[in-house]
Amino acid sequence: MNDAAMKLVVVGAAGRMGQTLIRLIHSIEGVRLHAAVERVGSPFVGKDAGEIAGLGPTGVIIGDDPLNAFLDAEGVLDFTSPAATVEFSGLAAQARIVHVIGTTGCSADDNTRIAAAARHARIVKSGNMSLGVNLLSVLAEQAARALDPADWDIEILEMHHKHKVDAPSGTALLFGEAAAKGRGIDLASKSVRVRDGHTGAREVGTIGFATLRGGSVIGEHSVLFAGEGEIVTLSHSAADRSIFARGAIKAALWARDKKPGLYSMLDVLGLSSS
Ligand SMILES: NC(=O)C1=CN([C@@H]2O[C@H](COP(=O)(O)OP(=O)(O)OC[C@H]3O[C@@H](n4cnc5c(N)ncnc54)[C@H](OP(=O)(O)O)[C@@H]3O)[C@@H](O)[C@H]2O)C=CC1
Ligand SMILES: O=C(O)C1=N[C@H](C(=O)O)C[C@H](O)C1
Repeated sequence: MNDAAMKLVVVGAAGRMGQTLIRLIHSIEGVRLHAAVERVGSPFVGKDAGEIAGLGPTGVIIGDDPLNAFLDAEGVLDFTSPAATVEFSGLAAQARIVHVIGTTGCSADDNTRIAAAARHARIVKSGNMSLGVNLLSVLAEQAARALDPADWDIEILEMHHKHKVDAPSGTALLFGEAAAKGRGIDLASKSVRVRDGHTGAREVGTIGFATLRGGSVIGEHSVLFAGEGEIVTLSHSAADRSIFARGAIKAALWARDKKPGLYSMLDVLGLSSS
């Protein structure tokens, strides 16, 4: 065993992302699975995390006490739910460790509480941990800056599996924020998240969102710049959840020697412009 390897806790260990993370941690140098956590009362508590992830026994038994799991760890990988993530950020602050947050659907109040925890924890939070999406967000920002809002309408389309509980996706919102930044506008006041019935004509300068759900789709996103007689489309397809897990592990290793604070994947990937 490599003693210098970063000791990571996977919360939501039996979930779709939790299992993917456990398999990837097993195959990547420089990290090791320190503990695995599920909610109190989960049928997975007491089971071997490796068995649940399809690796065979690893000796790491899924527990339901996050603070105990965090105390001797160096980082937490968290793809759970907003309420759980807010709680974990407070515990990561107490333990003074790295908290990588992939959970989407957080409210403004959740984000305020996560930012407060980042006074003591090193938090990396992103609606999408993949290199491809983060690179594409930089391109979306550039395109939005270059294309006159009077002539080009921005629409963001996403499709995910039928189990997804939040909409628009974290990635769609990330693209929306990038496009809004490119245009120098505030996304919240310019976004159109629902259309139904007699909506009237499209308002100039707005950014529209459309959400599709079905089947087992891992994540499909398009940012459309619709002009008179032409459409420019930036798109990303996720074929495997390991792209998110690889990004999350990269983020944990990157944050290991950073000061407490709230960081994004653009910081991790060196793509941040401000
Ligand atoms: N940023 C990114 O790159 C990505 C983000 N995501 C996001 O990650 C989140 C999870 O996605 P996914 O893995 O598909 O969802 P799943 O529902 O498959 O997994 C979530 C897991 O977290 C567990 N959980 C919930 N609350 C707690 C708690 N308090 N303590 C411990 N465990 C808890 C759930 O248990 P139970 O079932 O008992 O509730 C479940 O096992 C979503 O918000 C999703 O949008 C997903 C992929 C990539
Ligand atoms: O819930 C998912 O599955 C995913 N969630 C993230 C999002 O909301 O964008 C990232 C990815 O698209 C998969």
